[in-house]
This record gives sequence, structure tokens and C-alpha cells, in this order.
Amino acid sequence: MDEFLRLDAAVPARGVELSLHVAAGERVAVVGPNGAGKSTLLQLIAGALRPSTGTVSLRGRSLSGPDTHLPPHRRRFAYIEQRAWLFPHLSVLDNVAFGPRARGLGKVAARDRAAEELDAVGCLELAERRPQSLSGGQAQRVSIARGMAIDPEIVLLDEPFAALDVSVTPAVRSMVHSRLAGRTSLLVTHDPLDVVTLADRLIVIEQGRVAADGLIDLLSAAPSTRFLARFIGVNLLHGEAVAPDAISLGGQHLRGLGDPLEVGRSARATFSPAAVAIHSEAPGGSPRNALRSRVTSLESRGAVVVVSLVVAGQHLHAELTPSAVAELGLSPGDWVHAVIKATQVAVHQS
Ligand SMILES: Nc1ncnc2c1ncn2[C@@H]1O[C@H](COP(=O)(O)OP(=O)(O)OP(=O)(O)O)[C@@H](O)[C@H]1O
Repeated sequence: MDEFLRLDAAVPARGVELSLHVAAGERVAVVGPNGAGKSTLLQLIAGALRPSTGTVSLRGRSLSGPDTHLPPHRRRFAYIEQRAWLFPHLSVLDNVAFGPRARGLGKVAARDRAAEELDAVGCLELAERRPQSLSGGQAQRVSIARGMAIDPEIVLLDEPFAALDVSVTPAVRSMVHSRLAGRTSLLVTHDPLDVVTLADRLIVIEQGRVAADGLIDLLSAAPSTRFLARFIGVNLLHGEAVAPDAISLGGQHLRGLGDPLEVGRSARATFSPAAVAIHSEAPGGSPRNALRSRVTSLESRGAVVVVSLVVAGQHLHAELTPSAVAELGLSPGDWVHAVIKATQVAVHQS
């Protein structure tokens, strides 16, 4: 891979030790539970944090290492956070022109550059306004223009839509999509929609380590960690392969499709919550999978009820219609059969 960014860095005080590389032009989404180390990763790249050990390099140039630590203002990145940090005493245009000016461009050229970027985010008519008078969505657009005005080598985004009104998020997301085209970016998010619309590659950070890293389609098809499975909304069960197409979950067998499994080795099965039906009695003579499970909770989510179940100490979710739940008279503590067609289950070697 054409290596653009390489980071091998540890911050023991935060329980973080990360190793990853990013190619030029790659759009990477970074996901993980709260406190996993996602923002720490961006801070290491930005230079806001110096690794205790290890190195950060961009285009083969060391940014942080045993003998070097370039301060943030000597690195060329855009950093877009939840809240837009704009200078309150400067106009929108001067906020955006600030970066190019600080990098040596003359006043007129910097303002021209700023106007160009404001135009690209649909905010040119706001040029003379003060930041205080902007809506959240406008301020975020301006902060993106400000980030891009310095022609960043890398764009770092830390939950850029989290503080926005949901009504403006789609338009701002689509604008970010167009502004990221052809650039190298790392986007920290908790939203699967951001991942599929704004990234090609996904890095999962859990407990300060890279827990999964790969193309979104591949990771989604065979999620390797419980967090990732929940994130993309699929069930993930771990077991031991008992046949080329089946795993055992504490003695109960779950059959699925996939490359033949090696019997006796650990394997995993994934399936959608919508593929799970619930029966009070085991469906007789059926070739379908039926896992005896206990109901732990029921949660209404729009038009569906998410039924959480435990089977052999592992959690799975089923999506049912409210009428199906009422008909079954389900409540927490009930024992039921979770029925899943083998054709809806994907099995993989762990
Ligand atoms: N300024 C700080 N000083 C000391 N420890 C910190 C600081 N910021 C974060 N931490 C700790 O470092 C670890 C990683 O935090 P980080 O903010 O990188 O996680 P995150 O994955 O971005 O989480 P979230 O999704 O909640 O934003 C956590 O244990 C956190 O408590």
C-alpha cells in the first residue's frame, strides 16, 4: 500500500497503544465504544498529544518520535470537531482567511482563497457575518471551509455532525462528502450512516487497540467483534464448529452458509435481527435453526419491537412486529425458540 500516514504510538496514561497506516486519498472511518481511544488517535495525528513511545509520520516525514514533536501549527491538517471553533471577533471571511494568511499568503490572496472555500460549502453570502449570528449548521459549514482553506494534507473529523440539528445533518453530510473527495481523511463517528457514506475503510478501536481494520463491506459481512456487530446492527454468536456448516452454542447447533468450517475450531455466525422469528414451541420437523433462548428485554423502536434474548450466555436480538409480540404474550424471563433459516445465517471461521 502507498503509505501516507503511519502511526505506531502508545499513551499508557490513557491505556492507548495504536498501530495503523493510511494510504493517500483513503477515507477512513474510526468507530469504537466510548473511551476507546478514537479522539486520542486524532490528537496524536494533530500533535495536540505527544506519544510516550512510538512515532507518527506523514509522507515519510516524522511528526512525532523519540527526538521530534512538531507542534500542531507546523502540521498541515484540518480538524473538524462537534462544535465549530471560530474566532468571535472576526468576520466569517476573515475566519476562513486566517489559515492561509498564517501560512504566508497575502491579504487579498487569502481572502480570495477564503471566498472560494465559502462558496464551495454554500456560505459565500455569509462572508461578512460574525460567527455568533450563524446557525449550528452554517457554523459547521464555515469551519469546514476554514479547514480546507489551508489545503490540508489530512482531514480529521471528530463527530462533526453530533451537535447539529437532525434536520440539517443530511445536507451538511452531503457537503462534507463532496469536500472530502480526493483527500485523505479520518472520521470519528458513532453513526453507521457516516461510515457508509463518508468512508471506504473502517477501523474499530476497542480498549485503546485496533480491534478490526478493513474495507467496510468485508468487515460488515463478517464482523469480528461484538461492538462491530452491534454497530452495524447484526447478531454475532461465537461457538465451536461441529460441522462444515454449523457451530455449537453450548450444545445447540446453528447452521448457516459460508466457506466450509474446520470442525473443532472456533467459528462465528452472523445474521440480521429481522431474520429471527420467535416461537413458543419448537417448530416440529423443521430443518430451520431453533435456539432455545430466554427473553431479557423488549424495546419499542418505531414500527418494530426489538426483543433481546440470551442463548448459551450470548446475546442476540430479534425484530418483531408489535402484533407478533402481543400474540406471543412475550415478557422478560420467558423461554422461547429463536428460529432462523440457515440461508439467512453466515458462518465464518474465527
Ligand atoms: N485529556 C485527557 N486526559 C487524560 N485522560 C484522557 C483525556 N482525554 C481522554 N482521556 C482518557 O483516554 C481514554 C481514551 O479517550 P478518548 O477520548 O480517546 O476516547 P474516545 O474513543 O474518543 O471516546 P468517546 O467516544 O467517548 O469520545 C479514556 O480512558 C479517557 O478517559
